[in-house]
Amino acid sequence: MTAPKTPSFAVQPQIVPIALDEGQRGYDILIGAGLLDEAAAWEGLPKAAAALIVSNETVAPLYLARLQLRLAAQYARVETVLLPDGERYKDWASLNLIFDHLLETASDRKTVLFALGGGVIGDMTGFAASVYMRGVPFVQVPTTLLAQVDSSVGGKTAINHPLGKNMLGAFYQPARVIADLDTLDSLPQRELSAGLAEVIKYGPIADAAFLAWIELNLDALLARDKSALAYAVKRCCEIKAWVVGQDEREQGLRAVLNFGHTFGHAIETGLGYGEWLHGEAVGCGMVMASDLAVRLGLMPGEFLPRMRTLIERAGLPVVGPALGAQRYLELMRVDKKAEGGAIRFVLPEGLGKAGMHAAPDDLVAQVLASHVA
Ligand SMILES: NC(=O)c1ccc[n+]([C@@H]2O[C@H](COP(=O)([O-])OP(=O)(O)OC[C@H]3O[C@@H](n4cnc5c(N)ncnc54)[C@H](O)[C@@H]3O)[C@@H](O)[C@H]2O)c1
Ligand SMILES: O=C(O)C(=O)C[C@@H](O)[C@H](O)[C@H](O)COP(=O)(O)O
Ligand SMILES: [Zn+2]
Repeated sequence: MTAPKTPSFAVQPQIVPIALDEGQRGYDILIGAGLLDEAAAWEGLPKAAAALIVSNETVAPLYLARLQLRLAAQYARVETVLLPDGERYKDWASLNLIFDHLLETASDRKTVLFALGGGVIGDMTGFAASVYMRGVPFVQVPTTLLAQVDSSVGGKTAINHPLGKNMLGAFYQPARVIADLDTLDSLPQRELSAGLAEVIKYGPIADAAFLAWIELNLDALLARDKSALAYAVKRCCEIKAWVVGQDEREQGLRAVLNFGHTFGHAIETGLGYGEWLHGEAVGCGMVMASDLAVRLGLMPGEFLPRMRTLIERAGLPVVGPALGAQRYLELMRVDKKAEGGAIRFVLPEGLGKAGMHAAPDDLVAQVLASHVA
């Protein structure tokens, strides 16, 4: 009997394809336990003489050696650059550390970058890949729940500016996403909760049944039940792939993925990045946006307590920091969805569907008064 030609996996991963330009481009999102140790998951990556792993000082001691081992089988040279850990380092200085390393090692334009870490590492590695020699391939190896369900997929890459979140970046897709669910074992509980905010997000904007599933399975997710996590990561990636496949560069539909982010990004920028985690700010932002949707008559009254209860149960804050209503409004006018100084919010329009809406400043101020310390 001849050996099968297709790679065989000891633990079957889920593969979620993402198709762009009506299938002209695309890549696979591999989701499964033990993928860092599964040679088949790493076959068929872009060919090159060298790979550069970008990670940080927290993730490297946990997972770097195993990734180096996998890549050594395919690349003659495997380099590593470690960035400082944290949202406040998602900036030019960190990005330059990547460029410095690439240039100091004379890395050519085929060099493949690997982002090993959470969304901060993923966003920066992707941005670096998009501009180094005008573009080199990169692979996402997300190790936080947030990165596995959201940031590693879809090609938004960026760094922050002191005046605005993710203000400098590019749309640039990875060649593959490899999400090893086992890496979530070492994630601090606060970070797990932050990831759950983005999981919850997908329910109201795209899938009412998924929202009900999250409500039923939240305790299992919080307890890191592997099959619950596997289902959540897969369903979120399917929804994100469906959205991004139709609107890669956010001309319309893709904005639904920004539910809760207009308020959330204002919180992050207003506090100077890092005091609140991105997922925490988005969770609280979804409470505020849910209230706004109710006040605008887009959602029934019971939607707000339903969302607040779920977000609180997930271990997320539901009361925003006291920045002052005027400061919130000022920060939200810098949001990328704003047009001509008018803030636009992504709000649910019935469960499982969302759209963009303007709102009078005094109504937004009333929402803030109800949900700010
Ligand atoms: N590009 C997108 O579409 C997109 C989507 C959502 C969020 N984001 C961005 O992602 C960022 C947030 O990502 P995040 O929540 O992953 O934060 P993060 O990248 O800061 O990671 C959270 C923390 O967990 C640590 N960590 C990572 N993996 C670990 C592991 N397996 N075990 C133990 N510790 C681990 C990190 O070192 C860090 O301290 C924000 O900058 C946000 O803007 C981007
Ligand atoms: O992929 C998207 O599109 C998203 O909006 C996902 C968000 O969760 C993510 O935080 C994203 O980085 C926000 O994008 P931005 O364009 O508002 O900076
Ligand atoms: Zn987000």
